[in-house]
Amino acid sequence: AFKRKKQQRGPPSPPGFPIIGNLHLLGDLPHQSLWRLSKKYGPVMFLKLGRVPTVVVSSSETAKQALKTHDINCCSRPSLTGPRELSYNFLDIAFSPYDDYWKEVRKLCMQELFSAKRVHSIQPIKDEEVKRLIGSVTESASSKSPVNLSEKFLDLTVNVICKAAFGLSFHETVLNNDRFNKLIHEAFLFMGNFAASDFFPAGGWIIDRLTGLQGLRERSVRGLDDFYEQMFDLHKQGNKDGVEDFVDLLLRLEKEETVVGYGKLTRNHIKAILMNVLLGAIDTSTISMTWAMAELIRDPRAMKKVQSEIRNQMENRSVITLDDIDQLPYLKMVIKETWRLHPPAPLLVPREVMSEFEIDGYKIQPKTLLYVNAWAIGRDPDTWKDPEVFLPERFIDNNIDAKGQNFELLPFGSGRRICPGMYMGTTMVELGLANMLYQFDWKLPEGMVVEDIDMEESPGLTVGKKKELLLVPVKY
Ligand code: HEM
Repeated sequence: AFKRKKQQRGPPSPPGFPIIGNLHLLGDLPHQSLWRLSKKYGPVMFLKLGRVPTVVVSSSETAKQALKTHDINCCSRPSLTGPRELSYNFLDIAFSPYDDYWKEVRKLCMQELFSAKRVHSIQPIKDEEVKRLIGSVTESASSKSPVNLSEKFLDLTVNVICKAAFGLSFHETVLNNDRFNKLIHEAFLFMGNFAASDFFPAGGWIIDRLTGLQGLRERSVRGLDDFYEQMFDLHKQGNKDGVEDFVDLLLRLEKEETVVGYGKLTRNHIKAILMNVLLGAIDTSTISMTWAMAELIRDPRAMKKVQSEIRNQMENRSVITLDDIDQLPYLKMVIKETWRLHPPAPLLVPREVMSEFEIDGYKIQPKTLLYVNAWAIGRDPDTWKDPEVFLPERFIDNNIDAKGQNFELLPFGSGRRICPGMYMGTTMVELGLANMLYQFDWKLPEGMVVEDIDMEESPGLTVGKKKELLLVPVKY
C-alpha cells in the first residue's frame, strides 16, 4: 500500500512560491544549489521553475535509471529561448527534439566529423597547432613571465577545431580572435542562463529585456551568423587543396537538395550544425585543460608524477603521438579526476521527458524538464571516498571510465544523447596537457602561494574557472 501511495506522488520537493515556484533557489551556480538541495530532498527531486515542472537526479543510481533504463522516455530536448535563436529553431543536433531529423543528422555527423578516422586524419593539424603553442610558451619561459593558460588552451582548441571542421586557418581569416572568443563566451553564458521567458507564462520576455539578456542574445546570434556567412564566402572561392572539408560537405548536400529526416537540408540547418561544433567543442576542451593544470599546480606530488610518466615514455623524442598517450595511464587518471570534480557541463544538457516513467518508484510526467547533476554525482560520498580531495590514484582500483558506461562519472552524459565529440574532445585534452607537462615545469607567479589559487567557478551551461590561470613556465 505504501508503494502505491509513493507511486502516485511525484518526487520530494522543496516548498515554493506562487508564480516563481522554486526558481529563487537556483542562485548563480545552479549545479551547486541543486546539489545542496539534493542532500535534503534526495537523489530524485521535483522543482517547479516558474511554470516548468523539473526533475533533478543527483546520484549514479538514479542517473542510470534515467539515462539507461528509461533513456527512450526522456531523450528529447526542451525548447528553451536561448538555444532556439542560436540553433535557428532547433535545426542543430544538441537542441533538436528527438525525431527523424535528429537521428539522421547525428548519424551523418558521426560518420563525417566525429569518427575515429576523422580524428586521426586531423592529427597533423593538432601537431602543428601544438608546436605553435609550445613556441609561444617557450618565449614566456625565456623571459620568465607568466602565461595565461586559460587563454593559451582556448587558442589551441579554437585553431584546431576551426581548421579541422572548417578547413580554414584562423590566423588568416574571418574574425580576430578576441572578438571571436568573446562571442563564444557570450553564447554560452545565455545558453546556460535560466531565461525568464522560459519559465514565466506571459511577460517573461520583459524581464529578459530588463536584465539585458535579450540584448546579449541578439548581439551574439548576429555575430555568429556573420561568422558563418564569411566562412561560406571563403568556401565558395574554392578549396585550395581540393580536399572536401566538413563545410564543403554540408554545402554540397544543400546544393544537391539532400533530404535529411523531414526535409531538405538548408543554409540554416548548416549554420545550426556548425554552431554545435563551435560551441560544443571549444569551451569544453579548454575548460578541462585549465582545471587540470589548476589542480596539478595545487598538488606538486601529482604534478611531478604525471610529468615523470610522460618524460620516461618520451625519452627525448619531441612529438607526442596518440600512441604515446595510450602509454600514459596516470595522465588519463589525472584527466578523469579533473572531470569528476569539474565536469565541463555540470548539469549536462537538459532533457525533456516524452512519456511517463519512474525513477526510484516516483512517477515522472511527460513534458517534465530533466537535469542530471553530473557535478553532484562526482562528489557523492557514497561513491567517492573524500570526494573533495584531488586524488587521481583513486582510479587505480576501479574500472570507472568517462565514456558513459559508468554512471558515477558522466562528463559526456550517456545514452542516445551522449556527446558525439567524446573521442575528439578527449584526445584534444590529452594532447594539449601532455605537451604542456612534457615541455615545461610550472611555477606560481612571484609572491603567490598555492592557497592563493582561486578555484571559483563561472556560471553558464559550461562551467569554467572564473579567474584566468596564470603560471610561469620553465623550459624542461
Ligand atoms: C572535453 C570535451 C567535451 C565534453 C566534456 C563534452 C560534454 C558534452 C555533454 C555533457 C553533452 C550532453 C550529453 C547529454 O545530454 O547526455 C554533450 C553533447 C554534445 N556535444 Fe560534447 N563535449 C565535449 C566535446 C565535444 C566536441 C569536441 C564536440 C564536437 C566536435 C562536441 C559536440 C557535441 C554535440 C553536437 C552534442 C549534442 C548531442 C545530442 O544532443 O545528440 N562535444 N557534450
